[in-house]
Amino acid sequence: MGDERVMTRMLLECSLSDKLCVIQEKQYEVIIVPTFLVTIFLILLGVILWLFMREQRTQQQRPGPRDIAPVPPSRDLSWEAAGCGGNVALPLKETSVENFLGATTPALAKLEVPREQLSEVLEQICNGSCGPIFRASMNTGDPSKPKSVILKALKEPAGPHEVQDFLGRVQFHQYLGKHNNLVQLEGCCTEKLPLYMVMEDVVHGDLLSFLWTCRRDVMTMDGILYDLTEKQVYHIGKQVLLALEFLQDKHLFHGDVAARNILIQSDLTAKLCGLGLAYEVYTRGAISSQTIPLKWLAPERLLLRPAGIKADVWSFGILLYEMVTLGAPPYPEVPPTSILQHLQRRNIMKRPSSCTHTMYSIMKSCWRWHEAGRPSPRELRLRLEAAIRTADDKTVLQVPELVVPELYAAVAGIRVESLFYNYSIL
Ligand SMILES: Nc1ncnc2c1ncn2[C@@H]1O[C@H](COP(=O)(O)OP(=O)(O)OP(=O)(O)O)[C@@H](O)[C@H]1O
Repeated sequence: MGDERVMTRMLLECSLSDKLCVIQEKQYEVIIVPTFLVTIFLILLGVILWLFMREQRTQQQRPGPRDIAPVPPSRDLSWEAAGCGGNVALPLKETSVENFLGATTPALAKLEVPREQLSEVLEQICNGSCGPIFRASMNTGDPSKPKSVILKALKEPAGPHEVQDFLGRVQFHQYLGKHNNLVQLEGCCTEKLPLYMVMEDVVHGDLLSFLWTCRRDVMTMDGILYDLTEKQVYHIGKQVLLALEFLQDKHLFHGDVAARNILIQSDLTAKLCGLGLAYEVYTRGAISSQTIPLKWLAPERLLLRPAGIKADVWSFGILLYEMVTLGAPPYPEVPPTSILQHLQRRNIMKRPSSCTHTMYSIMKSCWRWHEAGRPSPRELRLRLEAAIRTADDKTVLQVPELVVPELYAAVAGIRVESLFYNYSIL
């Protein structure tokens, strides 16, 4: 009806042979609408091109992939986590913990340890970042051979975000797989609360406590020899580097290499633990939290710049210092908050009297300001392997002063509660 009326008006006002008049009458449909559509299209195209070029430019400005740990391409996690209790993106409909556990545990079924296999008595050894850490006994099927395990629990009450993050951590261990120098996941209890990560028990605890104990006049205790030689320092260091190489192969880095994060067995097998930041690198491609003691951090970390495995290499140099001084706090004369200014003036630690020139030159290579100048974990390991051949295997490292943990914590810039020392038992 409407079209007919327009047509009639056209015929009245224009003769049929007057094409210009007809076009003028239909200018709304013929000229204005298409022009309007074309303009919108061009604007949209312009915006898309601008966004694309802006993205290209920011990518070019980012440091090269050698410096940043890229997000691994294949991962089983379907979420992002921000540490226990942090903000987590929840792309899930199920938000009640029970529903959530029901939906996710099939992925972890292979790892599930029946709770009946665990002893009822749990001995709490410390508080970890997600909750209490216990020692327990696990039934292996042979009653005469119960196995000691470590249970890392998720603290309660826990909301869906914390649960999700915790399960992410379990899957991260699963993704890492086995390595002799990384603390090993044995299984998990995740079908209901409380949630546990079941870890192998590295009975002798952390390296820092071990080093402090070596200062005492104890020869052996619980089958472990509390004597350390230069050769053994290299031996432990080499194992830590093997663990770092393993992480690097997976495009990860540890983020908190320090004696307090290395577990030690009686045969001096070293196992890197404290993988919370490596998990952050895995989920986000970078470390976002900065709660790590400053004195172990490379300049790029202190400057909040993107960091990678070479930042671990810096911390490895501090670890060598820790070992050769039997657990002295780094930069004892520098307040923890002044460490960046100290390094910016191109200061590094002096050679400790117990440290050979060979070992000090390895340390110095770790403390080069620019990441590119530092060796890779593999290059470092080769240097350590060469040094082991001529290292002193007789002289026992000795430091007469005993450590007062509270004093140590203040000088090292660490919260004393975060030191999980087995040291006071002596
Ligand atoms: N498998 C283990 N065997 C023996 N002791 C352990 C084990 N795992 C952890 N511990 C003890 O618990 C302390 C804290 O461990 P860890 O740093 O792994 O926990 P965390 O605080 O939860 O760290 P992260 O969040 O970085 O994983 C260690 O220093 C050690 O004393």
